[in-house]
Amino acid sequence: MSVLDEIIDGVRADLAERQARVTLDDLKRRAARARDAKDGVAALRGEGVTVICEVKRSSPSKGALAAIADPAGLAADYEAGGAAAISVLTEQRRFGGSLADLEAVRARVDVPVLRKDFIVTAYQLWEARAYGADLALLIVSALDQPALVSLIERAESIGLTPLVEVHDEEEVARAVDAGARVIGVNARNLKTLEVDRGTFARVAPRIPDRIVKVAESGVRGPHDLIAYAHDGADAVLVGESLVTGKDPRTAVADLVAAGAHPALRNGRD
Ligand SMILES: O=C(O)c1ccccc1NCC(=O)[C@H](O)[C@H](O)COP(=O)(O)O
Repeated sequence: MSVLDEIIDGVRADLAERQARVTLDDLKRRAARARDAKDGVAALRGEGVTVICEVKRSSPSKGALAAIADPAGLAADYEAGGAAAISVLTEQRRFGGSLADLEAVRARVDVPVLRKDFIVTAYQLWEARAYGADLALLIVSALDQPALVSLIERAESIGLTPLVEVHDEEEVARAVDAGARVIGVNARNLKTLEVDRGTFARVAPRIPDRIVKVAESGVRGPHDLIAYAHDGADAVLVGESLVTGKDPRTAVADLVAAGAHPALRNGRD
């Protein structure tokens, strides 16, 4: 069984437990009370390359990364550094996250918030909206095509911007056919967990210009952002290097400054 399959088995078990406690109607009522969702596309298509900063306690590839007792405080530091959006990993077993983290971050920051999880049902999209997310991750390799199409449509219909994650050219075609407006190319292979920063350069040329292109994983500092920018990234998603560094606010500010450099803005304005 692949790592992704193992993660999703755990996600389904936890989901069944939540569904037994909270009805879909309850979630919908809570979502109706949530602040209106912000436009994820507009936030990520800034001038230059925008930066999505992740709240990430642990991962299958690295184990424990950072305790993060105050996820909202970390998110506030990210925002102060210039983050365009905050990614909150809500998967519990392998990433140490929760919907409570999402809710706390939403309450503290103004920038859009992404629910980063392994979403396989519409119920999880309603959870994302109910706990204040503006964007939600959909991983192409975790979904068959009818499910991908249906979840993108459902996300859009309830105000969420889906960030549709791909790993190769075939998955780009599926994401485009399904109507994605934001596509993330993840450099982390979900079978081997190895990071290959060359994945974005290989895969991104297949993504039409109208679609926002996010380079996910493996950004250690401004040099990696600049390399992704030269390969056509509109945004980067950064986790590990921020949560393991000493000063996340300055680290984000350095990334944002690199992404705003006039040399990278040519052709984007
Ligand atoms: O991070 C992992 O080990 C991982 C394993 C299996 C599925 C997903 C995984 N990570 C989620 C992500 O995509 C990253 O958290 C995100 O792109 C940030 O990457 P990084 O900056 O390399 O932490």
